[in-house]
Amino acid sequence: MVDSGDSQMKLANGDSGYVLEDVPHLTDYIPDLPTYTNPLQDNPSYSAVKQYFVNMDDTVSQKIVVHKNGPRGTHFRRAGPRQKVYFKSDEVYACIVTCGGLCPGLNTVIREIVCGLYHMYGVSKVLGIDGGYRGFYSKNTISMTPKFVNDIHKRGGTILGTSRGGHDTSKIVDSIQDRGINQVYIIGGDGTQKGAAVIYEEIQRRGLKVAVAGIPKTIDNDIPVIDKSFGFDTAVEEAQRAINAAHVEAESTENGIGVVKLMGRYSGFIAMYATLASRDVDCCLIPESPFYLEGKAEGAGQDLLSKSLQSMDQQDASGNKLLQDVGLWISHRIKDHFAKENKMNITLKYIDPTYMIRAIPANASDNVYCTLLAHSAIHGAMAGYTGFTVGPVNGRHAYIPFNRVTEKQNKVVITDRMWARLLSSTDQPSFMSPKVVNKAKKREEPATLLNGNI
Ligand SMILES: Nc1ncnc2c1ncn2[C@@H]1O[C@H](COP(=O)(O)OP(=O)(O)OP(=O)(O)O)[C@@H](O)[C@H]1O
Ligand SMILES: O=P(O)(O)OC[C@H]1O[C@](O)(CO)[C@@H](O)[C@@H]1O
Ligand SMILES: [Mg+2]
Repeated sequence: MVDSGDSQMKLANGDSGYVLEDVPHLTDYIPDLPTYTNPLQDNPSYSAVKQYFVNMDDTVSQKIVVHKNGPRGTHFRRAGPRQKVYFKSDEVYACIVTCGGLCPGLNTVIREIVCGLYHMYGVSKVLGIDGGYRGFYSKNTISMTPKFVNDIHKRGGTILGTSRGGHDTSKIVDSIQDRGINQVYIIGGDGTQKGAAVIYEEIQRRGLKVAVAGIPKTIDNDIPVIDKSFGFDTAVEEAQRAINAAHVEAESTENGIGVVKLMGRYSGFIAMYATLASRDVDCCLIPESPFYLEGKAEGAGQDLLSKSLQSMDQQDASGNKLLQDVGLWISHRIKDHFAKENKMNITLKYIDPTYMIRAIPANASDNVYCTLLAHSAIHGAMAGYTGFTVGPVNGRHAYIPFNRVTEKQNKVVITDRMWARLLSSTDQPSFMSPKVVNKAKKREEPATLLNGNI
């Protein structure tokens, strides 16, 4: 383990600039733990699979576009079942908690953790924690069986309930320790994964044989490193219905305008993909791209709002800033513009499907994705890994250190090709200042190749 100022950094270097950013293992702080043969070996469904077990040395490259003499770069440990496990089936006492905002697929992940533990590893003791982190110390637990979770993937939301705030590390770890829980599955966004990291640290400090696995959730697709977050595709699909409605309304009247507000606290992926998919949108505004309504650039939407409305420096229970309703504001500005300055009659319909796109069940592909996430987490915990989050990196599931998914947010890069495609499809102004355009042009091609989108 390398002391990099971050207690969870576990680095290994190889040839040609190869770096493995590894995740912790229970044996890092509890030596001589016994191992057992993976029960999957005798599982009728899985035993026929050739090379079912992941090679211990398999890693997944973060960098997929490379040059002949370039460094191999960062790698993560490949997710999947190992030949040896560190828990006996009847020893496992697992729990699942969901925190933060809703997202399509939460129930699927819960279902697949319960069913995966049961069917793949013969684990029957799984507890649901009610209502997010605070449920560990303030609510009764829910006993989870495959029968209990059988149909839940067909429902939106989370059957466990969720909340913001209420993360009290000592009380949570006391509850884990007192109940004898030894596998903790934590589903949630950036805040939740930060919470999971400190739970892991406290568990390690107490020397407990407890594996902590995070499953990243964010409808905004703002978690870095992983290819995409679950529920995102479902949300983009559902957003089409709102865009279609706005389009039909706008097309059916003289001087019709449709305004749709979509989710994305600081990242505009939903709006960008929904726009590209629909092709009916004339202008897409996202937090990453400062825009102006009249005259020259004045700043991003929220800045414009703060200038015109009374400042609302309010936060939610987790400390996230409460943002103002840009959709309603822009609708008023458009109406004012045409009424006062152009004296033109317009018909504007404002559609806000914000919560409709995240309160629905996952679509088919998100359901499959959620299953893989759940299975990757289970295999990792059973193999003794801990303090990790799971997710696909360039198409391969990997175990990723918590700090890598919490240190920054994934954002739309407005100087990448995907945003250019959007600009070309809508034919809207780029809103980019000449300074940004020139800087992007001066960027050397290799950097574009390595960091850019397809
Ligand atoms: N830095 C932190 N340390 C410990 N716990 C945290 C931290 N940040 C957030 N949490 C806890 O994580 C939980 C979820 O956080 P938050 O409400 O920010 O949602 P999130 O997981 O980021 O999901 P999303 O923003 O996608 O809805 C809350 O219970 C909060 O108390
Ligand atoms: O209204 P809530 O539940 O606090 O959610 C607000 C935000 O949380 C998210 O779901 C996740 O960040 C955002 O998409 C949304 O803007
Ligand atoms: Mg968050």
